[in-house]
This record gives sequence, structure tokens and C-alpha cells, in this order.
Amino acid sequence: MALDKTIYIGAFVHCATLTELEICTGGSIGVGDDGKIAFVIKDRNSESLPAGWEAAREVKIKDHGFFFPGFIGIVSDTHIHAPQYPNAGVFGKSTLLDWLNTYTFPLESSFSDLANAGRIYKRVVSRTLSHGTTTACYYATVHVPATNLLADICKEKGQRAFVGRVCMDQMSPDYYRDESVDSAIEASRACIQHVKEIDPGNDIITSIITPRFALSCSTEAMKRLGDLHRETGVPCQTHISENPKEIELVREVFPECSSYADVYDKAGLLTPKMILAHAVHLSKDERALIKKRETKISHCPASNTALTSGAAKVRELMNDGITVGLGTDVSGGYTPSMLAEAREAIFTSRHRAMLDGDEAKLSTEEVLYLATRGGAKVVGLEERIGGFEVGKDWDAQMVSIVGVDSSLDLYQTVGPVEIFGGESWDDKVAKWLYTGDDRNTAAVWVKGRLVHKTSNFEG
Ligand SMILES: Nc1nc2[nH]cnc2c(=O)[nH]1
Ligand SMILES: [Zn+2]
Repeated sequence: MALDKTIYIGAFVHCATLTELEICTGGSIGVGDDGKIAFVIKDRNSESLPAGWEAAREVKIKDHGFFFPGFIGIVSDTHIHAPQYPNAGVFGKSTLLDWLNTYTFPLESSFSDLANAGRIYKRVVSRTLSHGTTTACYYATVHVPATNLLADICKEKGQRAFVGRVCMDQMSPDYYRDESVDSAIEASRACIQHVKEIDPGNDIITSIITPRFALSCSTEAMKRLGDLHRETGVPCQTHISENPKEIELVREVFPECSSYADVYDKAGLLTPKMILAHAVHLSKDERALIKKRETKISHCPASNTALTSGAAKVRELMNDGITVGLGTDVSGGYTPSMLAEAREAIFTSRHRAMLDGDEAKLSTEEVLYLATRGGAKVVGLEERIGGFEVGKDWDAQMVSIVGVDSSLDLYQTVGPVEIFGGESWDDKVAKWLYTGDDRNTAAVWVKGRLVHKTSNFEG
């Protein structure tokens, strides 16, 4: 689809490094008709437009707002279960294993009904886009037609997505499981093939091989999925070391393996293109193995707190040199918002700090990095998304914070973020992170295409 050449004008905020925000208050970014950033002007007063851009369309920021890279969670939300969205906020006092049996498997099994799947998947994709999630790493269900439908919906709505059919051939309910290893592999191949047909170049949609977790997959199934991963180059995602009872059971079910990480390693699944969600209780040896294999981790703090799984030691993972992103893990996590997830990451780190010392604290800059550039690295798209550099895709959100305008004596805010006029730019970003919500996400673009807008967007 041809896009208009567009110049985005106003303030731009992105993560220069893990610990530094780069804030250009008077900049412009030109996005070509291919959806890629063609130029970045950091100061409009001292730099003029490149030739040929005089007649380009303009999109301007209002008042205190700014452009920010789209969230990459696993969103990218680096870890979200699309079929579990109707249960967001519904988990009672359960912990992982009883939560799966009580809430999750019954809901996921209902995706054998394609009309039901379509109704829910449309809402998940619209909702995550409205929160600024430009890339999502989705778990679907075991069902091939519904998984393919999720890929179709992401493509149609324009959300960059990794879409995985869930494999589960053991220790799963009779009413919801793969019947055999052969049928599981065949079904996974069918979903990989579907994505090849709808998006051969993985422009927006990528298939992802998805063994649910070690307990629901036989050794044979995991080995065959490892072979499929090697044969196709398709990335992988799964869960690891989330809950103490789960870890104990993994020990009992796989006595030949020295650790949870070793179960995946022996199956050929611990590779640079594998995303492991949770990683709450990893041992030092497991962390060393994950680092050696260049495997990525999705930190899911809201879910880890809700299901009382534990508080992951993110500082330790980062100090080990492991690449970390953020995931909402809906509906283990209650929220589809990566902004809320970033807050949860901050507060979980503060609880860790009360046990481990101040170094454990994550800063505003660090969690925004995990939600953008960190997520881009986790999904292997760091050359294409995550920040505002020439040649990258325009995956961005316009953050709208209309504040006090003393000249007009107006007082109008978008959502709950209050701006009184004395705030520095760092303060404004922090206020957005701590007090903002989807009302502040005025518009969202993926690869230059406008994929969400509110009434606060005039463009
Ligand atoms: N949080 C979470 N952990 C899991 N482990 C296996 N399946 C799941 C799931 O659906 N959610
Ligand atoms: Zn999960």
C-alpha cells in the first residue's frame, strides 16, 4: 500500500541507551512512502529540510506531547496469550498449575469455534494497538484455523506480530491437547505455511514455534519442534522457571535433564531465536547456559505478581549480559498495556531492591528501553524497529498530554496526566509512565501506516 511522504514535527523521545533518553524538543522526522525513516532533524532551527520534501504532508504534536517508539512487547509485547484476553483480571487466588486448569484451558479450548475466536482476536489486536503496542508476540491455541485467523487479523489491522500455534501433547486435559506428536508437528507446519502465504517476506507477520512449556510437551515433541526450528529458521517461544511447583514437576518428569533450561537445550530449542518467558527462578548455571546460547528472556512482572510466581531478578539477568524484553503475559498478567507493564517492572524491581539492595532498582529509562529497544532485540528486529534512526521503520506512537496553557487560561488534560508548566522533559516522560494510560496514545503507526487514532489526533 503506497503511503504519503510525511514529516512528523514536534518533540521526539526515544531510548538512546539503556540508561539514557534522547529528547529532541524541536525536531522533525521524515517518513518515506515505504514507511521507513528517511531523515531525522534534531533541531529545526538549525537544519533545513532535505530537497524534495517541501510538499510533504505534516503531522504535528500538540502542546506537551511527544512521539515515542511503539511498544515492543512480546507487545513488543514479547509475551501475550491472545485467547486468554477475556480472562484479563480474572484469576482469583490461583497459582500457575491450578490457574491453567481452572481458568485457562477451558477458555482456550473454546477457540475450536472460529466465530468465537474471530470476535475475541479482533478485540485483542485493537486493544493492544490502542495502548501503543506495535509489535506483539502472540501465543494462540492448539487450533490451526483460529491461529491462522489471528495472523490474518494482525495483518489486516496492521499490527506487527509473531503468531504461534500452541503445542501440547502431554499432561494436558483430554478436551484440549494435541492428539500425537505427528499431529502436533503437522499442525505447526500448517500454521507456518499459512504465514508464508499471507506474508512471504515477513513484512509484518512472522510465525513462531510454540511448545507451551516443558510439562505439556513430550521429549519427542520438543525434539521434533527443535528440528522444525532448525529446518525452517522460524523463531520459538515458550515458558521457563515460572513457579516453584512447576519446576519441581519438571525435575520429576525429565530426570535425565540437569535443569529446566537443559530440557530445552537437549531438544535443540535453546537458540538465539528462542524467547523464554518468566525466568523467575533460574539457577546460576541456567543463566550461564542461556547467555551462552544467546537465548532471549521476556520479563512478565504483572503476571509473576498476580499468580504469586515470584519476583524475577532482572538486574542479575542484565548483568549477566542476557537480552531482556517485557511481556504482559495476558491473562496471567491482568493488563494488555505495556505502559502498565513497564510500571509493574519498576515496582517489582523495588521489591527486589528491598531484599537484594539498591542496585536491583530499574529506572524509568531502563524500563522504557526494555519495552522498546530491548523488545526489538528479543524478537530479532533491532535493525528495523525500537528507535528513531534513518532506515528504521516508522513504528511509533504519538503521546498526547494537553496541559495548562496560561496564555489562554485553559486547563485541559488528556486522561489523568497533569502538567502544571514547571516540569522538565524528563519529568513529563516520567509522569506519562506513572500516571498515563491509553487516553494519552493519540495515534499509532506501524511501518508508516496509521493503525490507531483517537479524537485527540488531528492528522
Ligand atoms: N503464565 C503462563 N504460564 C504458562 N505455562 C504454561 N502455560 C502458561 C500460560 O498460559 N501462562
Ligand atoms: Zn505466558
